[in-house]
Amino acid sequence: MKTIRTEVAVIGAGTSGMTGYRAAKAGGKQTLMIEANVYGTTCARVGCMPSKLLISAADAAHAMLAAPAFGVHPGDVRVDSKAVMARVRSERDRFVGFVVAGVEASPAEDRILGHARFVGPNQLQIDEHTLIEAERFVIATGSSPIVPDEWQQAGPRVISSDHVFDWEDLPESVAVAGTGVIGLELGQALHRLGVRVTVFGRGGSVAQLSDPDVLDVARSVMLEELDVRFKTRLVKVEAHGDGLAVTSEDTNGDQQVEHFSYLLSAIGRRPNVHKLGLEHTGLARDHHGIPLYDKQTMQCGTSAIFIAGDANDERPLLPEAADQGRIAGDNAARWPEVRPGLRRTPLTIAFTEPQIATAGASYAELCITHAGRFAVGKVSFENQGRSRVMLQNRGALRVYAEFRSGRFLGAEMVGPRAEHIGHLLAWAVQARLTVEAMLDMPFYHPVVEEGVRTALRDLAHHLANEPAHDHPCVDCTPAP
Ligand SMILES: Cc1cc2nc3c(=O)[nH]c(=O)nc-3n(C[C@H](O)[C@H](O)[C@H](O)COP(=O)(O)OP(=O)(O)OC[C@H]3O[C@@H](n4cnc5c(N)ncnc54)[C@H](O)[C@@H]3O)c2cc1C
Ligand SMILES: NC(=O)c1ccc[n+]([C@@H]2O[C@H](COP(=O)([O-])OP(=O)(O)OC[C@H]3O[C@@H](n4cnc5c(N)ncnc54)[C@H](O)[C@@H]3O)[C@@H](O)[C@H]2O)c1
Repeated sequence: MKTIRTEVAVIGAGTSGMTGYRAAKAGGKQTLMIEANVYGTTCARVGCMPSKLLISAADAAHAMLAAPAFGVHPGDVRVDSKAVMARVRSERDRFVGFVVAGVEASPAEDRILGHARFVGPNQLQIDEHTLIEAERFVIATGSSPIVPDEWQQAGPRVISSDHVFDWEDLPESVAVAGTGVIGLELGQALHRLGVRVTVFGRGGSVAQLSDPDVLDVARSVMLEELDVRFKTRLVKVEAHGDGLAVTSEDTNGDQQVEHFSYLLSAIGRRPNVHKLGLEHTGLARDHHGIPLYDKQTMQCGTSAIFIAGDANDERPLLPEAADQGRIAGDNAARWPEVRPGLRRTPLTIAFTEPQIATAGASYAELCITHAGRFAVGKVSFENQGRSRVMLQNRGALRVYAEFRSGRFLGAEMVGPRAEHIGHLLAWAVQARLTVEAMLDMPFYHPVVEEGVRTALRDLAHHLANEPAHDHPCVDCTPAP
């Protein structure tokens, strides 16, 4: 076995690993990046980009179907599913190509292929071929989709999002397990492209929402279009002919057996920390096996090990992976003199239609940090002018601010243009604006943002009039 010595070893060449590698190099350290699989990142290969390509095709089909409501009749809509998947794959490959080119632009001697695991606090073994002795480490190993063993036993028709974007054609039907972001984004897109889709949610959750009022609206909006079975769990999945027999059970204990071409498991992703030999590092870990770390510096305890991106499961999103990787790599280079990096205001967007966004503190978080100390304003998009004009008048926005200071704290929304409104509101949180200052900002006409103004005016009214303990937060823990 070959032994290599380096100053910094970065485990994983995904988004967080690449930014970590670059930051450590920029800090003047000799740095190695180790990748177990292929270059190209989860985001470009099987995540953000191909999912949005599929969603864009679905939106095009949906726009045709929605056109007659405006008096526009496009004629028969035909989805050429092979052409849809060919575009998804070719554009995906183009994005992956750029990423791979970026990795390969780094010196070849800085890159090692193979699975890394700690065999000592300062030592990694790569497969069976190399030992790396390093002073500092960045764990940037990402996450993997969860597919329960009992489902997997039904064979290859049980899949995760990793498989969808390699399809050459669309299947007849798909059962989706999970009403999280992946389940709803992919479930809705496949449905709009003509696939028979049923989404099973064991509870009542919808994507990343925690506000009970917004959740209620989101559930009804999703149910208008999609076959979503909330509070229905899968009790049996068996191979059946070319597809699967899926048995589900609702809260009354009523069972139903249905047949689908595939079952897409979208019940969450697990950080890749289990085959890393972390027991040899001496790091304290939580009950999921993730090392305890500082959210400002990414440092694990006082060690020279840093953890970034999906691997720490804090905010498993692309912009976070990039930020955290940069902070981790920068501090690995500085160690032992680490310093806090830029952590931005939380922002999440689900690319469903209507879109779903959260900005700043979530309702559930405020129920803990600000119980009885925050006011809520709201707007429904049902009668919002521009939304009605576009026939996108579905959804609701709830906005939160602190009593006394009037500081804007966060928002949750399902509705039109949520990807843009989410940014606007996250920027307001990060700029520490008060609701009053936000209402002093320009609002054009007719725009969806006028709905935001309505919600902010409602919030200002509550801030001025609502007694401080009037918001009991009785329903802060929506069903999973
Ligand atoms: C379907 C889907 C859609 C998504 N859509 C969005 C979106 O629209 N917007 C958004 O912000 N986020 C989205 N995400 C999330 C986003 O893709 C991830 O948060 C992000 O890619 C995580 O980057 P990372 O660097 O932490 O992990 P990765 O990019 O997964 O990189 C980790 C790397 O580490 C390697 N590795 C693992 N273990 C080892 C080891 N022991 N040794 C060596 N190498 C190892 C892996 O092979 C991998 O290459 C989506 C995810 C999915 C699955
Ligand atoms: N637009 C985006 O930003 C985007 C898109 C896709 C994925 N992502 C990222 O990927 C992560 C993973 O997405 P996801 O949708 O897989 O996870 P998720 O955590 O968003 O949702 C998982 C869903 O599965 C349910 N669930 C959990 N265990 C279950 C079980 N045993 N049986 C049935 N249901 C179960 C949960 O209640 C939840 O509804 C997200 O948290 C997000 O960070 C982001």
